[in-house]
Amino acid sequence: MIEIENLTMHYGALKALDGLSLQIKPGELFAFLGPNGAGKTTAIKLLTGLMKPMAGSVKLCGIDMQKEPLRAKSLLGYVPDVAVFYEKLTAPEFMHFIAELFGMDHARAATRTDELFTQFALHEHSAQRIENLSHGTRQRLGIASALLHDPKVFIIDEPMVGLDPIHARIVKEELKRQSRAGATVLMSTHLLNIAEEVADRIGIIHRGKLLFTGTLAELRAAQEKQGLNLEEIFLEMVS
Ligand SMILES: Nc1ncnc2c1ncn2[C@@H]1O[C@H](COP(=O)(O)OP(=O)(O)OP(=O)(O)O)[C@@H](O)[C@H]1O
Repeated sequence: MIEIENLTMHYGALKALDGLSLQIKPGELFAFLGPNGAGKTTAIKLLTGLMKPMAGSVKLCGIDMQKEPLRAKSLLGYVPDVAVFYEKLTAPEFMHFIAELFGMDHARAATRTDELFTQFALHEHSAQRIENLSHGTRQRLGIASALLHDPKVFIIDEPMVGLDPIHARIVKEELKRQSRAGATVLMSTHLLNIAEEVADRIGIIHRGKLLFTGTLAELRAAQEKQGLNLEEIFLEMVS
C-alpha cells in the first residue's frame, strides 16, 4: 500500500510537485503518465525517501517514510530512471552486496538471484564487470536487484527506456506478475501506450499536478464523452 498525502516539492519558484494526494492498493499496478518535466521523477524521489518533501507525507504499508525511513525502505524495491551500480563488481557480486544490505539469508539470496538471473537473461553476463554491460542489461540488473528481497512495494521510473522489444516484454510481464502476487507497483512513463498496456490505473500528471486518476475504462469513458481517442485526451489534458 502506498498512501500519499498533499506531497509538495518546489525547486526555487518552480512547483515541481503541487499537493499530490493518492492511494495505491496492494495488488494494484499504477502508472504515472506525463510528458517530460511533469514531475514524475520528483514524485518518485519523494516516495522512495531520496528527497524530503516541503510538505505532505508518504506511507508505505502504513509506515511513514519521514518518521521511520529504514523500516519503510526495507519494504521497498526501487529502480531509478538511471540505475546506479558499483561498476567494478560483477552482476552476482552486486546481487550479493544488495542481499547483505537487506540482511537476507545467504541461501535464500542465492536461490532468488538464480531465479532472477534466469528470468532476466542475466546468467550469460555474470562474468563481466558491470561497467562493461550494455544499457539494456544494466536496466535488467537494476530490476533484478530491486526484486531480490521480495519487496511489498515496487517503484520503477521509466522501466522501458532503452529496452529492446523482447526485454521490454519480460519487464512488462514481471510488473504484472508482481502486482498479481500482491505487491503494490508504481511505474512512471511518458508513453501512453505503455501505461495503457500494463497499468490497472493511470494517473495523468502535468506541471506537478495530478490531472486525472482512473482505470483505462474510465479514461475510455472520458474519451467517448469527448469524442476523442486516448492520445487526444492525454494531449488535451497536458496542453
Ligand atoms: N534538482 C532540481 N533542481 C531544479 N529543478 C529540478 C530539479 N529536478 C527536477 N527539476 C525540474 O522539476 C520539473 C519536474 O522534473 P521531473 O524530473 O520530476 O519530471 P519528469 O516528469 O520525471 O520528467 P522526465 O519524463 O523528463 O524525466 C522539471 O521542470 C525539472 O526541470
